[in-house]
Amino acid sequence: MVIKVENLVKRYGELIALDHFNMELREGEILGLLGPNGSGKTTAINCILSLLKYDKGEIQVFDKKMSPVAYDIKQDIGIVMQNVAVFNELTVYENIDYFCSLYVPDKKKRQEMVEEAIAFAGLGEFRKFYPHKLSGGLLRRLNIACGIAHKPKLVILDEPTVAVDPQSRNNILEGIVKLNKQGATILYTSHYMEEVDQICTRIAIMDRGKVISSGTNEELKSMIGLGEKITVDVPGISREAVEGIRALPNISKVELSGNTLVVKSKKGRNNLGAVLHYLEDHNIAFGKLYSELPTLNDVFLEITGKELRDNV
Ligand SMILES: Nc1ncnc2c1ncn2[C@@H]1O[C@H](COP(=O)(O)OP(=O)(O)OP(=O)(O)O)[C@@H](O)[C@H]1O
Repeated sequence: MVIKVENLVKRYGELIALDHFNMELREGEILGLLGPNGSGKTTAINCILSLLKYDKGEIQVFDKKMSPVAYDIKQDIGIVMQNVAVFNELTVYENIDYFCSLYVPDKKKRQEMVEEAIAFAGLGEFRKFYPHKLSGGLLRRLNIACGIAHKPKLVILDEPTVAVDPQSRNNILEGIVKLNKQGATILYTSHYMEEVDQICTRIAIMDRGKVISSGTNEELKSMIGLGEKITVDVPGISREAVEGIRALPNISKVELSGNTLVVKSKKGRNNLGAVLHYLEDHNIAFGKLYSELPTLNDVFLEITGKELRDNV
């Protein structure tokens, strides 16, 4: 076990930011902590790192009790916080070298590590740039390079892709997977379900200060009853026809909004075929028709009754 958190409670005055938060991160995983803004992700990370005092709970990292002075544990952790924290007076190379020097005193060894981090973050052509000359996405990449240059066993990234351009976002996501393949265990927080879906080996969904469900992508999606969501453009469809589709076997919900009909089906085969046949058999003209499998948003919606997207 790399991180084990049990019954963590953190209050800010009257506000309960973490309400018996439990989490386990196993060696070799990329664990995605997915939750809307304000659900407590950053607070959880700050508590895990002993940067924040908490009211109750147990936190172990690498099977040892975490504390503000547990430098042996901290040595093996790389942190990439939400806010970019680099020195404006230092170049890209100097910044990475500085952060790496906190862990690796040997200059020659460090030189290699800094070069690797620069290559990893795709910052080669910017090595002599000062931070204020970098775009937002490149700054984030520098922030990550500073956090991982010393090759920590555990890398914690708090929403590293917020407000970055698509190219940097891809670079960051691919980089995280690469780090993991090289042996690092990753804790990754995000409110972007697509990212978590894409890169995480396991996902813990958070809401209001606690983990409400966790598992692999497939486990979470198979926990809910939704089989697929079929969307079809049906200009001028009659009320009878909508009712007819609603009465088809295996259909759980039908909603007509303007010309668009959304049909939610339970798990089962050929739901799309059944809807299609109904439209054809009843001579109902239709346009675009497509089917989607459940997303993590559907999981969140089923458990909490609200959209993950609404909170973003
Ligand atoms: N220093 C603080 N003082 C008072 N309340 C705080 C403080 N920091 C966070 N909070 C509150 O605690 C709750 C959890 O915040 P936190 O930042 O941990 O959530 P989050 O999931 O990381 O969201 P975000 O992605 O917006 O940072 C929120 O309601 C937030 O307003």
